[in-house]
Amino acid sequence: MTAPPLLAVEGLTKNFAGLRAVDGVSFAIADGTITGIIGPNGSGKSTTIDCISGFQRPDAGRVLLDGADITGRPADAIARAGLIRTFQAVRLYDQMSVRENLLQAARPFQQVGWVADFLRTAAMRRAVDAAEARAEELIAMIGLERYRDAPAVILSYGQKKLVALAAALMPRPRLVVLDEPVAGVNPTRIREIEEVILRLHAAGETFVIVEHNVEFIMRLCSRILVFVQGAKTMEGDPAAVQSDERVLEAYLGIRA
Ligand SMILES: Nc1ncnc2c1ncn2[C@@H]1O[C@H](COP(=O)(O)OP(=O)(O)OP(=O)(O)O)[C@@H](O)[C@H]1O
Repeated sequence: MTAPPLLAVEGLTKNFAGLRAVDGVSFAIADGTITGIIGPNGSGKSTTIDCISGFQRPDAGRVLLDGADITGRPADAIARAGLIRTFQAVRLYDQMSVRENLLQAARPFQQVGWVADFLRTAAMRRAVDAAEARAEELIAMIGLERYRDAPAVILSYGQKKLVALAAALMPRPRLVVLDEPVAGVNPTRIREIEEVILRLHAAGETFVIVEHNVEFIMRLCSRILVFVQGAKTMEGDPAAVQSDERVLEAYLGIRA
């Protein structure tokens, strides 16, 4: 028997007051891959990842994580099941240090309960020690050792994006969904974010990346899904996507 894909999306559909934002979208994500989702504004990319990560309830279709049905479950339950997503707008605590932001991100996943927390039991200390070690490891991976104890407010936008990425990885998720990780980031920093994602990928992480920066997606992803008007118009490797007439016409507005 072959193992199920890490993520399977089947016939996902979402309507908003008569508008079909996502129209029967299906795809599978294999463990250890980096998959890109591109498409013009309003093509349903965000709504799709909202439905997958529990921030919207789909009207139809199924989402399976490692074979388990997570369709319509709340976002925190899906995160605990191993699927974590980041947001276009960076969500950090400005006055907390980089390290504290990472530790804060791990807290909802430290399943030792409030009694253990209150009594400072051995289980709690182990969970805290593990989070501290993970935070140090991730700070090194994103190359922000110098800013470890600096408040997040002083970081550049690109550095904040890196911290948000590290925060998503604190609980060691099975799958990380990145929503526009390089939007508004300067080109040098884009390369840095790219290298960090590749480093994390080499360490075994699986990524789905929604992004308007097509070059970034082409460089990073082995597989790309192209959305047009709520539907997945095509799926393929970067070479296939780049040369597909439908993509050039519908997405880039170019007639081949
Ligand atoms: N909460 C909502 N209420 C009503 N309509 C919505 C809502 N969210 C999204 N839509 C509509 O659903 C469609 C798909 O939007 P979505 O944000 O998923 O597209 P997108 O591909 O992520 O776009 P962008 O690249 O601009 O972020 C759009 O027509 C949008 O206006």
